[in-house]
Amino acid sequence: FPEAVYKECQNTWQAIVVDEFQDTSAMQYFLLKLLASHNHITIVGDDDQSIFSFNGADVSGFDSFRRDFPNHKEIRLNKNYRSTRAIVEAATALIHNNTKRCNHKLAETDNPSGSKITVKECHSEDSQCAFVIDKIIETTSSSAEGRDFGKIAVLYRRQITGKAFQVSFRNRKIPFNVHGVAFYRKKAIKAIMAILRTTLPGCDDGPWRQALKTLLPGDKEEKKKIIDHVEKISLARKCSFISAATDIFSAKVSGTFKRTQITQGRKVLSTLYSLS
Ligand SMILES: Nc1ncnc2c1ncn2[C@@H]1O[C@H](COP(=O)(O)OP(=O)(O)OP(=O)(O)O)[C@@H](O)[C@H]1O
Repeated sequence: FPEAVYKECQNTWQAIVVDEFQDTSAMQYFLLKLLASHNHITIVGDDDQSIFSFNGADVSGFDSFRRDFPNHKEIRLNKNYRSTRAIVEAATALIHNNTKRCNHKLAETDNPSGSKITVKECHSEDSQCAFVIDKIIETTSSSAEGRDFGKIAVLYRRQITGKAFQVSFRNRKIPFNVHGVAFYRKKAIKAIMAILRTTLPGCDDGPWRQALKTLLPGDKEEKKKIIDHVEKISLARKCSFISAATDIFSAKVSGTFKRTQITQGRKVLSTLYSLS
């Protein structure tokens, strides 16, 4: 850190709180240690909940923290208020098998036992969907207005599983809402997919249009103007979007666009061509 940057950071972040500390990578911890050299730092975390090791998260960070901030005060939150006793006990038994742990903890709860947990092994995505949907139908009480599905939630890890559920729910006429942005609907992912599609032979106009829209600099309005113009030319000349764009951006001077826009367009096209 240059001294000025360091000072500014110290002034900006006079106290630091890190939640889910177990997901901190060695690099992030290194930065944190610098930023928290004023010792005004609180970390909250649980080494048993580390799920980002694929991303470099390193649970040994707790040991490093204890070593690097020797005046820290440790407060253990052993009581679980969130889950039923059945869930807390099953999770504790399972977690006991973890090998990389700072220490063994005792989780306790005053909550009632609640329903037993069912573990069901399914051999395919389809049989998993069928099982869950049968369970939903069995569990929801039917009334004159129909079934009450509002209290059921399905949690899944992979988007592909979510897709299978959506198809099955539609087939079985079960109303549903999906929370969280679906991976393939994220703006950045859509843009990356479009750019990759332009590298495929015979790619049609859609991905080229989207790739250009993503990579061109400028605000929404400016981009729209350019895309609309390229589209107009491609329609008039009955050629593809990309050949119209190539033609427009290879001109030295344009009656429609500023010189900088032409240069930028040419740069974007050359990037896309270099990919394919
Ligand atoms: N002292 C308390 N009394 C009653 N309920 C509590 C208490 N503390 C937390 N809860 C409830 O327990 C649930 C979990 O709390 P919270 O999200 O703060 O836990 P957490 O340890 O941060 O969870 P995570 O492990 O997901 O980070 C919440 O529904 C909260 O309202």
